[in-house]
Amino acid sequence: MAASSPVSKTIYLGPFAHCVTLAELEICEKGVIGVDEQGVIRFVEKEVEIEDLRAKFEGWEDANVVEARNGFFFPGFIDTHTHAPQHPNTGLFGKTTLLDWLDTYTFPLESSFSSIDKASRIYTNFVSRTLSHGTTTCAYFATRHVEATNLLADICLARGQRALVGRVCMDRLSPDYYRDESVERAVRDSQACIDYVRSIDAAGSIVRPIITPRFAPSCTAPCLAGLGKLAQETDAFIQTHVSENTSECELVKELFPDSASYTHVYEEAALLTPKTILAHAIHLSPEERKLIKERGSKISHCPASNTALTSGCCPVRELLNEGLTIGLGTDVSGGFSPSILEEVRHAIWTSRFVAMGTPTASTPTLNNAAKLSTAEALYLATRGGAAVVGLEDQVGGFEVGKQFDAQMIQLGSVPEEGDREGAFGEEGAGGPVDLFGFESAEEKVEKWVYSGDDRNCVAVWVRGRLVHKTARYKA
Ligand SMILES: Nc1nc2[nH]cnc2c(=O)[nH]1
Ligand SMILES: [Zn+2]
Repeated sequence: MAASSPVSKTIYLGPFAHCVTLAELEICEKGVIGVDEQGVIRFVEKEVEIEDLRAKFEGWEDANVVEARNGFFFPGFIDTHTHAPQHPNTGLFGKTTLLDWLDTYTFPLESSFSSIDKASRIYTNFVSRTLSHGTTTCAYFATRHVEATNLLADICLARGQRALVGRVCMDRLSPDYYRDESVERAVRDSQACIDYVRSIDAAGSIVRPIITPRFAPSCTAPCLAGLGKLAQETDAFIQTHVSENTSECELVKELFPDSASYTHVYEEAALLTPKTILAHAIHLSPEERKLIKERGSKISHCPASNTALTSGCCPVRELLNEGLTIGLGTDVSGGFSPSILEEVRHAIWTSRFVAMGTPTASTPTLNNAAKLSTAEALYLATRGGAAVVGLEDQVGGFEVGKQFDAQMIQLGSVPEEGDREGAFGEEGAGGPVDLFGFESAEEKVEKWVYSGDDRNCVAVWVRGRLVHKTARYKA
């Protein structure tokens, strides 16, 4: 499905759900959302009959109508951190932890992206895969290779998926077959990718470049400083990892003995900016979190990866209470799924591990305050993520003036007792979600969150443009 498919005035009819504040999920059972040819939401009506609507909004008589049946519209998901080249290793991590996982699984695979054919095959597949899970915006780590990184940007633009695309920089502690031979090379190749991405989308309306020092252990101080300077010169976004694994934190102490903390290493390189995305942020001190907040830098919470690599449980409730801006990241292939819906579940599970694992004097058995609600985790997946990637004014919810980045969720229904054979309902229309007819609108959303997957995502739009659909999508 090319993004070139034209956008025409469309009315999206049917239930919709979106997060309005961190804890508040709004569900409208009879929604009508009007989207114009630029993909901008022009009206959002609730409890309105379409006939009344046509009278109310002239000029929409000939608009397309797309109806959500047996389901609802939901804002597109925002993946604030993932590694596109690592997708072939999705699910392959064994019992490794970060540093040995990098050497065993990651560097060998990433170094093979010198082959543009291999890059084309994997990137085409992964962009399709993330879109099929409802991911309308994605912050991608690519590899060191300029040509392959530029190709990833081409693919995202052609498919119409909003993306931040980053050429990975690393000038030490990585295999010599996969390392920048100098700081100048790291900066020059990053500049080349920034220039290329801006040449194919000058306004940055779909794809934007992002400066990507892998993480402090694999970048010398001059390399970090060079990239910090590049960020100032180009005003580009920045993404990296911070405080993911305790051995990594120890290593950073050894490599940067004069820095007050892991976070200060990035501060000293002028890499902590309002456009900086820091992935993981598990083992930060309160001082580090305060510094990140002061710089306006953002956090990508990657719970599935953190559990898979036994990196730790990020205390998200504390970070939220301290006012940090947080989105979710699949962090493939540390994370074992390209699905942000899966990440929503893992964010909720991790918050429960934190709740169960940190008894306090007043709550000897359960620190309930640590638990994220379904609505809060969905907020991180949409509005939180939008703020992390600098799109909080454009996407993340259904409001007039925002752009229509959305997914149509379809849920089946288990047939009445008469039809036992069709136990899963109309050819399994609901994928793995079983509705029995008693569920309220809220309960349908909850069942989608805890049982749903990409089979429930039947269509995806970016800026009003249909960028993904399944055979179940009946326009
Ligand atoms: N999870 C994860 N952490 C990292 N830290 C540095 N590189 C990586 C990576 O590729 N994945
Ligand atoms: Zn990562």
